[in-house]
Amino acid sequence: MSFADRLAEAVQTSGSVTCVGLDPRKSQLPATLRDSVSTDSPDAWAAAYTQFCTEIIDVVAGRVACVKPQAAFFEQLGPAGMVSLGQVISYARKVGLLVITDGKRNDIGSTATAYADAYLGTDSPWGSDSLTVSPYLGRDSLEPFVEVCDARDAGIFVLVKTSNPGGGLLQDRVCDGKTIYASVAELVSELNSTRIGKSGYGPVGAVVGATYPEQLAELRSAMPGAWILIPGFGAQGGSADDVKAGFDGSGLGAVVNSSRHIIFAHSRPEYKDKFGDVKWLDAVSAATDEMNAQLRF
Ligand SMILES: O=C(O)c1cc(=O)[nH]c(=O)n1[C@@H]1O[C@H](COP(=O)(O)O)[C@@H](O)[C@H]1O
Repeated sequence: MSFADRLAEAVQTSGSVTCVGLDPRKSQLPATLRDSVSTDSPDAWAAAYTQFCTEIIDVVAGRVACVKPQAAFFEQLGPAGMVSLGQVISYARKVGLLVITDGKRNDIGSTATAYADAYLGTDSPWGSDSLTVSPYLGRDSLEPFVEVCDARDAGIFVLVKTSNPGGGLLQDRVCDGKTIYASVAELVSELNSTRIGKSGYGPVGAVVGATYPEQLAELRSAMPGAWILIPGFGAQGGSADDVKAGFDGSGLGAVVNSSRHIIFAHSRPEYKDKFGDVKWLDAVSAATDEMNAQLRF
């Protein structure tokens, strides 16, 4: 089954459009886990990251649409972190969760092929279901990813309008009468046009930040066949109202990512007293329920 159709199925069976971002940070791990790291070595932290992420996965499996491990936090630990990333991806897939690996990769076409082979599909050593990619190198840099998506029923999410305040410097620039992000959206639509599956969506998705609700509405109509990954919910200020426009009439077409507000929920003021560090997984569970409830339109 195509990635787009599997994502639609995951949303329907879990009854959730939540994507849990797995962004482990040493200083924010619950004290119970941080204290168990006996030596300050990459291997020891990598083991803690694996435990942290797999325990979160156990809590959210079946209750959310997908998870998104952010490669950067694993890369910080060097090779040991990359082993941990691999373990987290395969554990999530083993328990039936779709995985979006957040690597924001890309390069010239021949190297893009290597990235696509590396990260996507069941035969790759990483075995991710989908990957975030940058459009900056142009159409010929995206095509190798799309070919691998075709061959392996994988997906990609192209950065279209990012959630950060400075993204507009290039993305909002007007060129040939339209913004750069609108031009990227056109490319996404074009690459999807011959690949739309049963769910009404294709393998080429888009990243659009919750922090730009007006542009989200514009981009939803500009890319009717593209799944939209919406980061920026929660910790970056995006709300349920802000992401509403990302969905189609049947509640499909978008998944909303939250990382810090879910995985480090034990340190949010509203959960701190109730759960604290000891019951950090109960805090993850409560924050997941809260987000799911907010996004039930
Ligand atoms: O591609 C992404 O996921 C992404 C794109 C974007 O425009 N903004 C953005 O925040 N992200 C990622 O989404 C996650 C947001 O984390 P929180 O702000 O903690 O929810 C991080 O892993 C970011 O790297």
